[in-house]
Amino acid sequence: MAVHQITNQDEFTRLTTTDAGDKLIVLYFHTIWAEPCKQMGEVYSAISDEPSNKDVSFLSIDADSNSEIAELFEISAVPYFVLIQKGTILKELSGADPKEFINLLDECKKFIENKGANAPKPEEDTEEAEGESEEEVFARLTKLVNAAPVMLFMKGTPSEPKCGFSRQLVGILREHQVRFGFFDILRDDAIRQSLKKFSDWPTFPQLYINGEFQGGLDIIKESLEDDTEFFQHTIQQ
Ligand SMILES: N[C@@H](CCC(=O)N[C@@H](CS)C(=O)NCC(=O)O)C(=O)O
Ligand code: FES
Repeated sequence: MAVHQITNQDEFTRLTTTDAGDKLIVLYFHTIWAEPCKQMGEVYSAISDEPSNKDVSFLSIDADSNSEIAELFEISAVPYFVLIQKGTILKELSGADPKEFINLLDECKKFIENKGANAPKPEEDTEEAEGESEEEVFARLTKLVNAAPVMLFMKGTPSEPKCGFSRQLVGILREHQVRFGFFDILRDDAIRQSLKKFSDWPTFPQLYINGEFQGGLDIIKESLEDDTEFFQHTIQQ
């Protein structure tokens, strides 16, 4: 089954309710500016064409032009996958790891086939485990800061920043035509607090390039004053 590109909320509602039946539905949230989304989009399309996935409905949603839908699912980073059935979220996955996505898809297919008998329960491990050690959180952060060559940790989303400092840095990145992934730290307090330690920086926004912390808004502004091609030079390194 091919990927269905969602163009508006009414179409989305129809495909996920009246037309959905008992089908497993995959929502793939992406943006045109996030580099990891490009590759993942191709993988997603190939997966959707596999005969074993003929009963699965694959939807593709541009999180920027469908901000109401993205809000509904509290999408705080792209690429992001939500697997739903009969109006229930079974699993969610953040990031562009095809293997992880395929595993999750298989788990959900099994869950539906077995009607839940031996399969993981919906939402089983989407919440962070309690008592996660600092080492585990830092391992998660290492992955997260490397989720895209340029990663912005901000308050809100690029289309709806929730603070002027974050808004300014989004503006600067766009002005310099830098493609970036983002993470909305307001959605995850554990990440918000531990990233301060991880980066040894007390505030947001925080910008990472190639997995290395570059600074907050003022530092990035200064870096651009020193070198107008700061982004090009740092990304290429
Ligand atoms: N001058 C700072 C401005 C950023 C800032 O002061 N951020 C504050 C308010 S948005 C912050 O993140 N505080 C910690 C928090 O909210 O967790 C910069 O250059 O980035
Ligand atoms: S949220 Fe208050 S200054 Fe950023």
